Amino acid sequence: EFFSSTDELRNLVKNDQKLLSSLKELSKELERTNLYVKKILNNIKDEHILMTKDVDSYIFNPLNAFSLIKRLTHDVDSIQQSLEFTKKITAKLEEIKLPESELSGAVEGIYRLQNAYELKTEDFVRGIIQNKRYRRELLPSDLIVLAKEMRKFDAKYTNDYFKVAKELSLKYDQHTRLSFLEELFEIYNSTSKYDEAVDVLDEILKINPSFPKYEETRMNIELLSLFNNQNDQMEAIEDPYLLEGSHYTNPKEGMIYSKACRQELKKSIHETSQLHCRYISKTFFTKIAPFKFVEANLDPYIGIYLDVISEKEIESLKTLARENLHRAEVLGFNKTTRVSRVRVAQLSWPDEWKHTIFQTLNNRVNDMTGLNMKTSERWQIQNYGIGGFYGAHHDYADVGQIFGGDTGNRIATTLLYLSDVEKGGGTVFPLLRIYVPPVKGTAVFWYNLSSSGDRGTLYLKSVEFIECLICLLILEYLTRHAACPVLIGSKWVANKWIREYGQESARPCDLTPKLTDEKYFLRLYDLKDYGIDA
Ligand SMILES: O=C(O)CCC(=O)C(=O)O
Ligand SMILES: [Fe+2]
Repeated sequence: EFFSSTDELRNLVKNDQKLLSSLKELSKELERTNLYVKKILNNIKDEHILMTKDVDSYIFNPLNAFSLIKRLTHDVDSIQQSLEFTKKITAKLEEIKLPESELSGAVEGIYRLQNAYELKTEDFVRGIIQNKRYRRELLPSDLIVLAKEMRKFDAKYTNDYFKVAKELSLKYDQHTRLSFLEELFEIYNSTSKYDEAVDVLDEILKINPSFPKYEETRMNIELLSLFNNQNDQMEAIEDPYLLEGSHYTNPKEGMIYSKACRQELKKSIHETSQLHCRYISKTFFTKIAPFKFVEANLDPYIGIYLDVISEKEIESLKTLARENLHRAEVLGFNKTTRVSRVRVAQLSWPDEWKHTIFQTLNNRVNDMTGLNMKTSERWQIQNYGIGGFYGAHHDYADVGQIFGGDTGNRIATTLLYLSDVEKGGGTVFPLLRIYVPPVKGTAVFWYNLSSSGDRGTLYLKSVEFIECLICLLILEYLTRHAACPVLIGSKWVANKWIREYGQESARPCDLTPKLTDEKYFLRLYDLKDYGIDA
């Protein structure tokens, strides 16, 4: 799979090179074959006319009989053979051809980006992204493919793409424009968009007044459009992969998430005034070289460590990850995992004994947090794809979910950024109004479980709690977070999940129970509070 990792996409450059050279070869070969076929055709044509003038006297002459037989043996054979070459070239094309799901994945990525960052189609197709021009505009023929694929995801964008394609086609020569308009006409006609179809038909007529059955088609269409209301409904999605996952993030959360990704959700001055920057050292060694630390939230506790990993270490991690990048999955119930539309990335969990860097980084996280790394999970290294993202989720195992390892739930997360991202790709905690920019070398750290709890929190989804041996650690629902779609660039991150067991002295239980009530959770998704009119 390529669309789900920008790093994997780089491998397609050589396929594109192969496509180019195959096409050059094919075009030359077709010219040669064409000349050859024409030559044979002319010979055969002359002989054939001669033969049909008087069949008997032609056939009874042994030279003519020979010529007839030769045409139907040798000539047919050599035409077939000359086509064999072109077959060989087309077989090469088969090798580089990607499955349809790649196109679908790429277009869904574009859909996600337009949605999350409110990118206008007119600007986007002209290569303008957030006021900067990145490339020349797409060709109308590309736009048609994009628009057709977009029907799986969004009706409005689909219409936008067709409209823009029609505008842009004005700049092309008549022949190109005509074939484009004919295709557009077919699409509108077959999807019952009759008003649009008639408009296109009128344009076609301006270029080619003898467009077949114009008047008749037009009348039919006008009749049909009387009986059909224009519907902007999306094409029905049947692909189970596309259906699955849309409910992973609930729609309200999705709206808050997008707003957070656009950096439009800010904490109040009152809240930010409680947050501090400082030097931090949790182990003896780091007393002389403490970490720079920025608080992002007090309860649940979230903070950002600056400059925690070097360029060289980052390169080692990427190299190790590349050995086994594969599509990321999400956790289902009962230890099951599955590919999901809400997580478009590829990742790798290298064995930690394979390289000393992992122990070095484990020690570093221990220096940063004071937490015991013995029960932690392996480093997970991740690269995002086209519009790559990870929808709102929590890192802890929910009731009914289990992580392997028998070391308890994920008490904390350390998320390291291994790259800068030109646009997009931040990490957001929508309910806490936090946007963390992806800055190479920094790390976000947070506790997924609170240090004290009470069964009072059972209000949340009625059973969202887990018991641990020492105390009741409550799932911190507010740590729901998401990776925003990557707009421009390649985003690499590394996750270190720290488990509950072994942290008893590093993070003792708090004696004041943390209480929340039902109303509190209901209020979390009140869209008005986030400045969204429902
Ligand atoms: O990449 C990010 O910004 C967040 C990743 C994340 O939340 C995860 O992998 O669990
Ligand atoms: Fe996460």
